[in-house]
Amino acid sequence: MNTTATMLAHMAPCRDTTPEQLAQLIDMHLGELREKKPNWTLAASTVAGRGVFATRDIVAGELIFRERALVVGPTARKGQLSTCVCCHRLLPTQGFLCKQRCTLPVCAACSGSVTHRAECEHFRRWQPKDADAEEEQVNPLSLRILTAVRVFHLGKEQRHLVDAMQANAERGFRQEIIKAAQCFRNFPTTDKPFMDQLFRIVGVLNTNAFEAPCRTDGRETLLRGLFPLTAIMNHECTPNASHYFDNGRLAIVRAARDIPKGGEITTTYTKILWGNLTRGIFLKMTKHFMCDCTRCNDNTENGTYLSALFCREQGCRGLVIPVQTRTLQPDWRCLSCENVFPHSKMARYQDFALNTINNRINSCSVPDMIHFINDLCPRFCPPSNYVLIEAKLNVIWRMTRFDTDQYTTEEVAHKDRYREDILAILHKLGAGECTLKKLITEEIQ
Ligand SMILES: C[S@@+](CC[C@H](N)C(=O)[O-])C[C@H]1O[C@@H](n2cnc3c(N)ncnc32)[C@H](O)[C@@H]1O
Repeated sequence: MNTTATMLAHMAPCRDTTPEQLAQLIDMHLGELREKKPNWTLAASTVAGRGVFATRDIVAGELIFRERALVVGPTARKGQLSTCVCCHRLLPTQGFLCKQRCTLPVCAACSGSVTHRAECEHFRRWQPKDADAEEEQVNPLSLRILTAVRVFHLGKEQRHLVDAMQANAERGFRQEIIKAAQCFRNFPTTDKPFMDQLFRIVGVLNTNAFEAPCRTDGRETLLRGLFPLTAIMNHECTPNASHYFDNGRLAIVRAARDIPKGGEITTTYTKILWGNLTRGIFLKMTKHFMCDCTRCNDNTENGTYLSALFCREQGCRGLVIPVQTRTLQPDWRCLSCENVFPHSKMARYQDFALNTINNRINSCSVPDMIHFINDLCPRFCPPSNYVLIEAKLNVIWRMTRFDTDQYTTEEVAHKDRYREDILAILHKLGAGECTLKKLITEEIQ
């Protein structure tokens, strides 16, 4: 059997897997992390496909499950390219590519590891074009395909589990593969069974994988991880469960609110503080569905007005909010003067606020950021708008997680006030013991 045929041999097509079959594969995957009497089960969901359900009443804060990643790889994001593909440590600026010329960034300690040897051989067989380049450079397009390549090296049951997961069909995924293939001289593009399987794996990864933060040597890297059970949870914009990751490789899921026996356990695929439209666009573009949860159907967003902008009518500083829900191009109406504005106009205004605030986040020191939030932002952005809330969050992160600078009592007081503002919003949303609350109260790191 040739190598591609060997790789495909275990890829039994079990796409119409029942929840029972899926549960068996998940049990094997969980191994010793599976509780003797789990408080969850898998079943068909009225929301979408299969979902995770409570087998008994679960109280807020209670552990639901923990699971290890089935496969992890690099996100191949800009700024994280020269990180070892195995241990994720930052690599030296020179001599960081594999000495075997597979073109993957790997540290000396990991270069001989079982994981790397398999993928190194795979890449070399495909003959990376960059192998002859004079300058050492990581190619994000070929690096991105690495997680999919690692799926081919999983065991039989693990590969069945990948095959049992949902894969949204999207043209963009094929583009991802075509672009990666162009980085090699000998990519098996004419091998249809292999290409079909690769397309499906990339679909599974894009539909289900998480970006899980991992801290190594005091530096945070995002890993691309497939956590199958965590991924089976369907989405709700203010979910009843929260997930977080322990060093990129372990997902921990806890109840954010009380969940009654039989209730579907949900998580969020977006940031919880994003406004309705931002979440809607993200879910449509990346997960290919329109959410129909209670929050999405309320244009005040539980009275948080996270999407609100200032009225564009002269002399009026009222709040303008989208009129219709469940559309990505709503009309907007001012709550004070009742004028209606087309979405195109308000979208430009929202983009302006987003870009202005993001530029500051990327270029300002913490004290400058505090001045910007307190004194300049209120001139063009309502205090309830999610972009301004995200700026406050950024100050909290920088002051508590990444920065060793000393701050004045006044700056610390601003940070504490921002934290209170965000906790009040989470409370209005009914987010319960969500991950963001635990992060900003430093209950989890
Ligand atoms: C990671 S999968 C979730 C598990 C999936 N239900 C299954 O059977 O494997 C993500 C996909 O589930 C569907 N989905 C999840 N939450 C949804 C929701 N609230 N409304 C509609 N579709 C949803 C979408 O098709 C989305 O792309």
